[in-house]
Amino acid sequence: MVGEDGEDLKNHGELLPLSKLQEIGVLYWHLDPKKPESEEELAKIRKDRGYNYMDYLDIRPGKLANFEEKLKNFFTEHMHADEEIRYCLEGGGYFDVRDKDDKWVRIWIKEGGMIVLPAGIYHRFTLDAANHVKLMRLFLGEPVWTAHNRPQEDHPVRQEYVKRLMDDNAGLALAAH
Ligand SMILES: CSCCC(=O)C(=O)O
Ligand SMILES: [Fe+2]
Repeated sequence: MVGEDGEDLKNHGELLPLSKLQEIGVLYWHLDPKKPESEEELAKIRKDRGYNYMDYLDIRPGKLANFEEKLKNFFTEHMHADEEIRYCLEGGGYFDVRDKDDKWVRIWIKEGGMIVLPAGIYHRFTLDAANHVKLMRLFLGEPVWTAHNRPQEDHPVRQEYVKRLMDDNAGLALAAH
């Protein structure tokens, strides 16, 4: 994971602790698609969090229809009204999320990486040098993949997310005194 702005942050930058992700409500696990223990862990996460829906997305040139256009959309800063849950089975890619100071934080997802982005967080996605990724998509209930491009400051889900960030911040400030 690295910070800084712009597209030139591929493969370099400062490493950040996982607590940086916790702060903004991002969850991360490292599983191993080749190990049976990981199947169990995945089943537990799905059960605990109610992720009853599942499908696969193979993003690679020639395999995914309208590859270029889809990648362009994935890399346009947006949010969703629901969590975005992805488990990487092959290849890799970068999820960029906005931190509390509205700076990009880059999360490199490779085989075994599983991530939950909270509803309302601004983010974008691009492939890494492997130029392909196979992802499992999970969802609670009937899936809705609608991307709401930034700005979305009037969206109730965005407002709820921002409020939670501010409340958490206030809580931390109190704890520091
Ligand atoms: C292809 S998974 C990551 C892209 C994304 O943010 C999305 O699908 O909404
Ligand atoms: Fe998204």
